Amino acid sequence: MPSALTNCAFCQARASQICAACKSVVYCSREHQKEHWKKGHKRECKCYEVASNDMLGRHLRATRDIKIGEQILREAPLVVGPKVASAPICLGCHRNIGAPGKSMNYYKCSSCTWPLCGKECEQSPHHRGECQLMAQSNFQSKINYHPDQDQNQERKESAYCVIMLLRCMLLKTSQPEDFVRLFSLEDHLKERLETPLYQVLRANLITFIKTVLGLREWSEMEILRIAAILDTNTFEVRQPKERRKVRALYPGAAMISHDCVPNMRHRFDDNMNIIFLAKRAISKGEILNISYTQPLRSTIQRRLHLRQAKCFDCACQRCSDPSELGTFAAAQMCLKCKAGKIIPLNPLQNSSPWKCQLCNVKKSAKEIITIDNQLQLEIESLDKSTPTALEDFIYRHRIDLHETNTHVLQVKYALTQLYGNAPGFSMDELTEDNLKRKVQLCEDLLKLADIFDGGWSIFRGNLLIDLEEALVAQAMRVPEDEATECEAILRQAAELLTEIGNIMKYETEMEEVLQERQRILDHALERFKEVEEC
Ligand SMILES: C[S@@+](CC[C@H](N)C(=O)[O-])C[C@H]1O[C@@H](n2cnc3c(N)ncnc32)[C@H](O)[C@@H]1O
Repeated sequence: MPSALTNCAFCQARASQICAACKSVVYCSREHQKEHWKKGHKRECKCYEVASNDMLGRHLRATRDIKIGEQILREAPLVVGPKVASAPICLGCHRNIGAPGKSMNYYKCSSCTWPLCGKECEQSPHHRGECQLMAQSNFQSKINYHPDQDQNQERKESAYCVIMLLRCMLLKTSQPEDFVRLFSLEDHLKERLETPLYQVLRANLITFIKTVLGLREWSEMEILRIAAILDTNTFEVRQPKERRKVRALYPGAAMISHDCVPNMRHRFDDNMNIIFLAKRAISKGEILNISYTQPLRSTIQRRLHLRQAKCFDCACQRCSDPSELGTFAAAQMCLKCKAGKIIPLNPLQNSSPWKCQLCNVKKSAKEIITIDNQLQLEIESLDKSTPTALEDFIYRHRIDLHETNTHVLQVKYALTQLYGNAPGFSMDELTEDNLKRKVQLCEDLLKLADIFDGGWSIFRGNLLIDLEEALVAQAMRVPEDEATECEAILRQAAELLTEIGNIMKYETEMEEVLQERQRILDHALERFKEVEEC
């Protein structure tokens, strides 16, 4: 037995009482367990273990009951780097070099010529290893960025695909234990090799790494395996304020499985540490999961995305239910009986026929996917600068799409963002009807969020902020002689703000927004008191 499991973690005396939560430390007494908890075990004590089963492979499972909002796992990235195709970014600090509105700090590394934002980033530990490799082989980066001429700030460069791969390969000598951990992650290489992307990688990347950079000791399959590990396990890190959009590998977090109705959410702190929170109370023994996809996509769309990106067929409760947990999010209305919804006979089989619940109308999965794709294109082409075209979409499809179809939901979500924010539709400018519409849309979407992304999810939090804002605006418009109605609305808004505060507790960038919402609510409450006293 390792000494950690024979000696008290607080006083080192022989001990036998194991920490029931993490099972990784023992104590000689209850008192020393309490002292150790205060001294720091509280932060280290894991409330999960790595388990494995045939369907999910390795995954994390709760070893004790976990409270809503509890921080479950925090991990520093092992490797950070550009996405496979990335806008020009600095290889030292990973900031976007050409972000609009910022002074352009475009600089070419004096050793390897890859873009950086300044001389100081030449010394970044992220960049040093690859820089040496490129410089030794006299490779010159072809990425040329002209901030004054380059209008397309989001221009993607595929040359970046090699960087993250090299950073992983360099770990083999610089951090061999971490490399072993990385190389033990899931890859799905066999399936990925069949895809056009991997055929291109095979043709271009391997020659570059082995011939141009001279890393001949690596086999083709080892290099492709790392690419496949990255595709299966990295997280996208978005830090808009820092102008960063990169990918990062966290070997611990890479054990977390997917569910279309997940019980955790994640965020990143300023140092790109990943932090997982319980979105709802989780019972001991439950599998810990996040969503690798979008809640407002239908089952077919989510499952196709998961198959292509992560090489598995999701069979979670939402995917297995033809009605998607009673929401009928993927269903289309039957135009023959005009009452039934057309749903898949077997949602876990992508080619399964679809059938009306009430009559004998049938459609093939291919027809359903074609209609889905057409609707998606239609939504993409809509003018989203004002609500008009989006409202028109909902009106035009009121017969063929029911109100909780995912396409309608996407449009409704876009509308909640326009009412109250778009030019000509600011909160003060909204008509009574538009304000009511905003409240209605938020309430409709919240009902769905409760099913697909419930508890303390960011999606719910954002919708609650929109609803609270609209309610306060409504309360401010209530005539002074209807104080009771005003009070009821403000009380509801205050309750929402408390819940929003809980959900957004760790989202530091939301602090100012929430303070402002509290200030406006307090002002509205004061107005209400004054009216009441009159
Ligand atoms: C980030 S890894 C998770 C750890 C992985 N299970 C392992 O054993 O290394 C993602 C992979 O886990 C598996 N996986 C995750 N969630 C799953 C799910 N809901 N159903 C089936 N497989 C899943 C898939 O193979 C997926 O490509």
